Amino acid sequence: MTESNPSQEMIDNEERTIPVHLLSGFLGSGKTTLLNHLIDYYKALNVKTAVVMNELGDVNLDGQFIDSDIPMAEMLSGCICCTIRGDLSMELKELIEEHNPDVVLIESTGAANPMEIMDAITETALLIRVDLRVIATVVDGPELLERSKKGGRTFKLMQDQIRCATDLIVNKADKLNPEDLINVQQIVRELNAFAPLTVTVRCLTELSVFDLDRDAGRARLVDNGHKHEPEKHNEHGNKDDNKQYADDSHDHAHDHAHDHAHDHAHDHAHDHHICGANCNHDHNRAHDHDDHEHKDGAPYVSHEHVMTLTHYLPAAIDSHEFEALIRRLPKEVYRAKGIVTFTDTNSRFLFQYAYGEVEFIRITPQAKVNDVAVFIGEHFSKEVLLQELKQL
Ligand SMILES: Nc1nc2c(ncn2[C@@H]2O[C@H](COP(=O)(O)OP(=O)(O)OP(=O)(O)O)[C@@H](O)[C@H]2O)c(=O)[nH]1
Repeated sequence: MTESNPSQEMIDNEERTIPVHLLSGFLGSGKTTLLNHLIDYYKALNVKTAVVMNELGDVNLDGQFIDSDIPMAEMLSGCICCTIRGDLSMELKELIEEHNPDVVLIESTGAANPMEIMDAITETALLIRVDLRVIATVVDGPELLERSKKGGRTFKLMQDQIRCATDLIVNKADKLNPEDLINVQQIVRELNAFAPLTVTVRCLTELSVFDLDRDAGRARLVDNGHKHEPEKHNEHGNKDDNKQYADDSHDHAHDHAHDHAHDHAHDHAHDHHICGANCNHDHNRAHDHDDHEHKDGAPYVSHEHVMTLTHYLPAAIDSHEFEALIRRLPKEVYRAKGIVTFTDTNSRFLFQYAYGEVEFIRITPQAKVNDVAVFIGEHFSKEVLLQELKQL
């Protein structure tokens, strides 16, 4: 980041602790959009950034559009909060040792329970000096509102993600009328009264909360025991909010760490545990075995109901037929993305689908990329969808 003589740099590298920021939020909420803003932000500040991207599917489409200068670890075909959680520590360690970044950004899958990832990052701290700083949860405003009316497991997961945040971004404000926007903020505030909250369109916001010279261990310092009155908070998250955190957390951090160690079902490195706002209560619930299942040997899995279909398209397809297929996707498919080549145009397209809205972006890949479509949802028929895709 700053110029120094080589021997000083060696000492610094040996001793320094690498800040890690976790980007959480439900499928399609805008995590990659935020990640891209952050990469640009750090680039402008001359901060060397490394990225860990996690996808449930077999391909990392979002990663293909990240500057090739950015060191990146891709963790595919599973979720770092459960099935491939054990790999996160090693991936992080290798990434840091190989590239010596100033900061690491982890984008989790939208189905991930951030508390489990926090534990995994904490385990990494046993291997290498990392410090979880910001847990930014991107909230899909319209989707949260919809899910809050229905309840269910997906809503519970969204609640977990909001509760654990040190910073909240209520995104897709362009799709909410003023009344609904207030309702969404109320839901979020009831779940997490602590974290600074910013309302955004395409995650465009001031990013100083991610500055590296801010207080270390911020995520750890957030108090969980007391709720502040929502009206005391600036909805746009200014520095006063952050000061409030540090002051409050000081009094209660110990209590929380103690409670947590007792409540947690797994035997992780609790001395190092890092938690965000309100995690204390939620941990008890999150580990409630009546609600959730454990896989053999794997830690708690909060999203077994989430399923993916990855289909490589063998040839170019008709754009109208494809768009029609996307538009009639069952509501159980809430996220789809991929790269397609159309017979009726000369270009390739990245497509993004989230909750009924589809977007096509013309692309010119620099490297060889396959035509592929990934679908994520709950209990949809993979066979039916596959059949439709093959008929294109
Ligand atoms: N209308 C609208 N669309 C948005 C906004 N932010 C992001 N999107 C779109 O929503 C889709 C998903 O955005 P991503 O940033 O890829 O979301 P994500 O959370 O990384 O998605 P996953 O990796 O699948 O979990 C894309 O088509 C974005 O262009 C917003 O504020 N408003």
